[in-house]
Amino acid sequence: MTHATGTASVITGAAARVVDAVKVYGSGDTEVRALDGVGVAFPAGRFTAIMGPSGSGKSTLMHCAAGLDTLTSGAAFIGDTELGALGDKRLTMLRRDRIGFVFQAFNLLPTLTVAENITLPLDLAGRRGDPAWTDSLIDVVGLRDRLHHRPAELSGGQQQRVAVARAFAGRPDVVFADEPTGNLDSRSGAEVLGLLADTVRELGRTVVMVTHDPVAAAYADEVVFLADGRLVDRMEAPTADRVLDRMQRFVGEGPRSPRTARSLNDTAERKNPS
Ligand SMILES: Nc1ncnc2c1ncn2[C@@H]1O[C@H](COP(=O)(O)OP(=O)(O)OP(=O)(O)O)[C@@H](O)[C@H]1O
Repeated sequence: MTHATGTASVITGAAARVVDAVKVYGSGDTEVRALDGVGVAFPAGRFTAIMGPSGSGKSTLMHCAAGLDTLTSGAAFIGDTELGALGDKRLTMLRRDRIGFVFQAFNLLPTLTVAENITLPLDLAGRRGDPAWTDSLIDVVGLRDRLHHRPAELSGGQQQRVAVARAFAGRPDVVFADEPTGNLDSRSGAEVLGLLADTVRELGRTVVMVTHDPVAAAYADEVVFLADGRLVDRMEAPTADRVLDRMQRFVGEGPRSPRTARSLNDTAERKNPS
């Protein structure tokens, strides 16, 4: 699976980046260096996937880059704004106004309609948003005939499409997605990944996605690979096969967790069904 980028000409700089990022959990005997000097930029107008074995620091990197967690040392930036320089209130506002999130759990409010869920972040911020933009998003995610339904009346894939539309509703600088297809069957997952890619390529948005699935990573323009808290590789125009091959090389480079082994097996089986 190859996805042409076609976006090189619109790259204007990094939507998000970390510099010399170190994150240490615990201390003494229980100390874990989850990030061990990572420097990586996520270019504006591109779809970047973060991959690596279980425990390699993917979620920690995403959480620190998105201001959901703080670095032990180093710096994280959204655009030119250094997150560590912000107080709690300004950091909360930056997350609300400049970052969108998609998580494995859809996190929709059950009592609100699809339309209300999509505009919820704008409503909470007291912003009207751009109705034309919201309208185009509704078309991209294919939810126009579901706008007045409640989440319980939708399939899992449809619910995640609502979550994707909500993440982009305020035109954030960057949308961070953490295993966005983890709760979906492969067909619904492919739809959600396709629309993340479409939102980047057709609407010029920026997505950074953590995944352990090489098939999902192949929707990105570029994959960055972490191992043991370090950035160890990058791959432009990834395909599932090439990502899988790179992941399998980790097997010879260090201990493997059951989860990574399972993800490698699952992907190999999907590619070569018996
Ligand atoms: N709150 C925490 N307290 C202590 N250690 C943590 C904490 N969060 C993560 N870690 C450790 O930091 C390391 C990196 O974890 P992280 O969740 O970022 O990895 P990951 O690559 O996202 O893993 P997975 O693919 O299994 O989700 C792991 O060794 C993990 O056990």
